[in-house]
Amino acid sequence: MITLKTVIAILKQDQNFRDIISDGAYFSRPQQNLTFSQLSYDSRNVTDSTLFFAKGLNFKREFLADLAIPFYVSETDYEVGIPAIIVNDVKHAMSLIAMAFYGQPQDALKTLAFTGTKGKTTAAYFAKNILDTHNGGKTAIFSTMETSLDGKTFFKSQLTTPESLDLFRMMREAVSNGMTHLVMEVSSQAYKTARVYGLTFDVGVFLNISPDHIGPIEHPTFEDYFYCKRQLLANSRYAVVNAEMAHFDFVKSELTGETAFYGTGSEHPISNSEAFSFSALDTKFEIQLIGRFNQENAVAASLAAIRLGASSADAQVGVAMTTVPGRMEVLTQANGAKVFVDYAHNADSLAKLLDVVLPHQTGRVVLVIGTTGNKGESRRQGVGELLEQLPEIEVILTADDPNFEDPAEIAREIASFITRDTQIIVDRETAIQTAMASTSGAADAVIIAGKGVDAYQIVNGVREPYAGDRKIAEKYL
Ligand SMILES: CC(=O)N[C@H]1[C@@H](OP(=O)(O)OP(=O)(O)OC[C@H]2O[C@@H](n3ccc(=O)[nH]c3=O)[C@H](O)[C@@H]2O)O[C@H](CO)[C@@H](O)[C@@H]1O[C@H](C)C(=O)N[C@@H](C)C(=O)N[C@H](CCC(=O)O)C(=O)O
Ligand SMILES: Nc1ncnc2c1ncn2[C@@H]1O[C@H](COP(=O)(O)OP(=O)(O)OP(=O)(O)O)[C@@H](O)[C@H]1O
Repeated sequence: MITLKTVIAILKQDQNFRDIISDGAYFSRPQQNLTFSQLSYDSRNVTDSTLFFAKGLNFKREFLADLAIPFYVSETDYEVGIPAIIVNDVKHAMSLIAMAFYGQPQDALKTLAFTGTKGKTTAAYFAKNILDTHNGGKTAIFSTMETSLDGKTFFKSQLTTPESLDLFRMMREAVSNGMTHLVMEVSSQAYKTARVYGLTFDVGVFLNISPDHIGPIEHPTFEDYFYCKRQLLANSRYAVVNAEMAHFDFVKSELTGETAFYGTGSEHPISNSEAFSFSALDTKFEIQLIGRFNQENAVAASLAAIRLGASSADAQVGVAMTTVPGRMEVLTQANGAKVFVDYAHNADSLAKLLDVVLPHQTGRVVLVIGTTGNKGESRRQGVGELLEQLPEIEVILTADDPNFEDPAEIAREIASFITRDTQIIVDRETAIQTAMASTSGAADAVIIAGKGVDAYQIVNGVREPYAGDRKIAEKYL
């Protein structure tokens, strides 16, 4: 519940309020006493006591017409006969009003947020397991892959970082379920679209940065992407930062609060790095996820969780137990060849994945990969240029969420950066089957990069069912 009076007070305090318009008349303060019992940004989900937010690129006036709602908040006066609260920034309004409506749920949780181009989901899973070890399973998680509000049952997420109304509603539900900690991923897009506006995290972790998510619906430039990501550090009480990341000196120069650094050259380096173990934080860790970058993710998660009350021993247990569906999973074919299923879908993560696989697999190595349509367009060049430098890899280009674009055209664009022959097999299952049929022994490998266990392909704006790379690989072992 929230009253109209409180809504207006919140907006005024944030210098976001412009005016109230009712029946063509302008007001600077509420004319009646009204209580809202629901907040919504979707006209298909309203009641007669909903405070509605008209927002978004695809919002249309017709969504409002004929709605039986008492008020809407908007940057535009749609002149539909419904009283309007006009603001300068509707997403700022949404976030602060949601926070108040749900009773500031963040104050009842220890909050930990990860950002970075790569590793957010993996680090979030490490952190959840460490914190669960510490608090007996009372850690909620909001990740790209799945969400849990009770620490043990999971449902698929729609976005990496939920829209603010959903975020604070889910936080409240997590608190009601007895959760004491929340681990979440915060995307650059979340800052760009003010999904976490006004929220201060107890710990914010910056894992790494490389060019990605640049395109018409994401960020216009790398500068914008990088700036949005850095907002997490500006909005956290305690920061954890990778000293090995690109632009580290600059990121460091901006920090004003308490910070822990990790990685080479910092107070928390990683040493004795082996495939399944490493040392850091005066602790010897066992780890199931191979690749040094996963050891970085584990150290970042440990430092953050320790700040929130966990012990080094909790970190040791949590790291050792962590696997992440679709990330660095290794299967073995009947002929002994290895099949690596990983979520790498840009040049940086693909380079890291190949760095881990190539030294061990000295035979035929076949890579199945595609890049997304209408999103992250720069990945095509990045992936193509990387593969041009690795002539020992056979490349099969396939579909990966082509959306409204033609997947064969995307594949041809990637191939245009590679001078040797590549195969294009648009149907992802056929591509995987073909790659797996071409191996003959234990030195060979198939690397399936991009979708992990995602059980959909985005085609023409719709999530079409897809079994997931791991399930398909299991079928052809
Ligand atoms: C650019 C962007 O962030 N867009 C997101 C944003 O869209 P939007 O606010 O512009 O809203 P919209 O989808 O255009 O629709 C307009 C509004 O009309 C409303 N509506 C619609 C129909 C109707 O009948 N009545 C009605 O009221 C909708 O509820 C909506 O509020 O808010 C929507 C939810 O309210 C999101 O679904 C949408 O994500 C799009 C689909 C998306 O792909 N986002 C990506 C880029 C994204 O955010 N990714 C990051 C992860 C990046 C990473 O991997 O690091 C993320 O955090 O997930
Ligand atoms: N620290 C890291 N540095 C570089 N690459 C990484 C790192 N951690 C994971 N990766 C690679 O990136 C892939 C995606 O990892 P993960 O899902 O944890 O990242 P994410 O930041 O959540 O990704 P996305 O934004 O694409 O959802 C992994 O499968 C792996 O190949």
